[in-house]
Amino acid sequence: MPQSTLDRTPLLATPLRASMEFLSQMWSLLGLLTILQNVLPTQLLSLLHSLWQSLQDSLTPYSYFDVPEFLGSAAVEPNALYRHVQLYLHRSLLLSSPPPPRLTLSLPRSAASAAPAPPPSVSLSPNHSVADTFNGHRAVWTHHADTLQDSLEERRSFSLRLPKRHAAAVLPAYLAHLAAAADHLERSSRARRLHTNAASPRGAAAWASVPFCHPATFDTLALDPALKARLLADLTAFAEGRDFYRRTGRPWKRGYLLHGPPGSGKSSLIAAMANHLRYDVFDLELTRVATNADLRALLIQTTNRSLIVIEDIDCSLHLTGDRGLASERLHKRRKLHAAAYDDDDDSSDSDGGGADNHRGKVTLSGLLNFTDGLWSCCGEERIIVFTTNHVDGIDPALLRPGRMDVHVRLDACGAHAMRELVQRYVGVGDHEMLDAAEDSIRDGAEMTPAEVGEVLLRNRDEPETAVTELAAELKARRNAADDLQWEDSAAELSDGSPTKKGRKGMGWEGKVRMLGRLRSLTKSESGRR
Ligand SMILES: Nc1ncnc2c1ncn2[C@@H]1O[C@H](COP(=O)(O)OP(=O)(O)OP(=O)(O)O)[C@@H](O)[C@H]1O
Repeated sequence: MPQSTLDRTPLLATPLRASMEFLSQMWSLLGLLTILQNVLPTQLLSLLHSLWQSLQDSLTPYSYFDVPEFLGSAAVEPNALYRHVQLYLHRSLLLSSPPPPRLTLSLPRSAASAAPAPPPSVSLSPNHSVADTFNGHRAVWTHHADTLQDSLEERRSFSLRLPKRHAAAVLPAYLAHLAAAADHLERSSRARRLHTNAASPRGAAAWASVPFCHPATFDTLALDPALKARLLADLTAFAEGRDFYRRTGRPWKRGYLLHGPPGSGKSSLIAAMANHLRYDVFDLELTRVATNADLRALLIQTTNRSLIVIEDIDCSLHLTGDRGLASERLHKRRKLHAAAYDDDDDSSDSDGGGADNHRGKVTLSGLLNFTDGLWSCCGEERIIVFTTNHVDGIDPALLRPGRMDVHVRLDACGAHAMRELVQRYVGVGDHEMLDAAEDSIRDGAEMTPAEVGEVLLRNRDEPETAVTELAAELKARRNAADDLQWEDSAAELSDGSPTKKGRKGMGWEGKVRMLGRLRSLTKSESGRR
């Protein structure tokens, strides 16, 4: 037993003694450094420091890249790359398993009060590192936070460590990969807003906004599958088209014209487009904009990645059009409704007459200047959407090729869209009444998606009734359409005037009925002669 005691003493004493010796040597070195610091001139010290740094740099097998949060000597300009790294690390930190030992979780108060509150964001804690692998190379990110001397201010930065031998080859591709991932994350996580121009004719033109949370998506939208696929492909190509637009020297924007009867889904499609692209929506009420200057002020306040929507473009009263048909139309309308225009009304004063008198009002050229003139290049990634119920009422200047890139006609519900709505609203996929409803649509019955939705909504607890009622309504409309066509055809036959509607779309039952009625009409005509 004593042997073991004796044996144990040197075992314990040796490392202790070694540590003590090491500490005392370090202490002496520190003392020497302090003395040198006081004795040596500052210039010599900084020279020694940089020599030491260079020696370290030449010996280390790594290259280091600093990414400060702010740029410039005053450090006031935000560094976009810092934001990219933050977002990129956020994503990779969430995916990494096991996660780094220390992370910072945060949820701003404004976000916490939203319903539902978003999940807290995760970031790398200051002075901690996380490793990433790219194309087989190991990259290590460290988050630095240094408090400035004599100040509470904190300077934050990331540093990236890459193997020195591969750094030059890896860095550009790695930064591009990082920017793309950050961009994707930003798109999918950012809270979006719906803006509208405030009604202040005399005040400065400004937008007011609320959170945008419209539930319509391309999944909930009942559309012809070919149209849906075309729209999705076009929107995706647009959103991913930064390089294309740069290469071709075109402003990164696109114009959509949506036209169709009320309830055909124009507003729903706009919401679905905004949700698909994760864009903000700027709903521009033109009748509230006093002048072209105000219009320009509003439009330059719109942000990138946004949909700028002007609904019912044909009804925007002051969009008087200083070219083409629009001014003519307004002039005619004014003549027709002369009594309705008060002479003292300043809209009447400044608009009446012709192109030169539109100064001080919003004109078509004022709008076009932003959609495809010089101002079109301010900002990036914007889609301008015009809607109308009457495409014929739109100034041809707006329809010229290259102006509105995509024209979308939304119409009465097709058979496919009707079935989709029925499935979604009442969960019925197969039913003889649905076949009958489909026949009626093929034979010319017209109901907008809003009308179909209305029938289904009021019977949503009774699917059988919903489908029967829908089929009956469509049949009634088909018969009404047949009657209308019969009247047209009869009129054509009796006075020879061509009718608007042809026989296209008339059901076989209708055709039989119409033939019978035409025969009796011809008989009575010949009897009279
Ligand atoms: N394609 C569709 N798929 C699903 N629901 C639709 C569709 N189109 C319209 N709806 C429904 O009809 C309602 C009205 O449609 P929406 O407001 O989009 O029509 P609109 O063409 O913009 O009408 P308006 O010209 O009167 O503004 C929507 O709330 C939506 O529920």
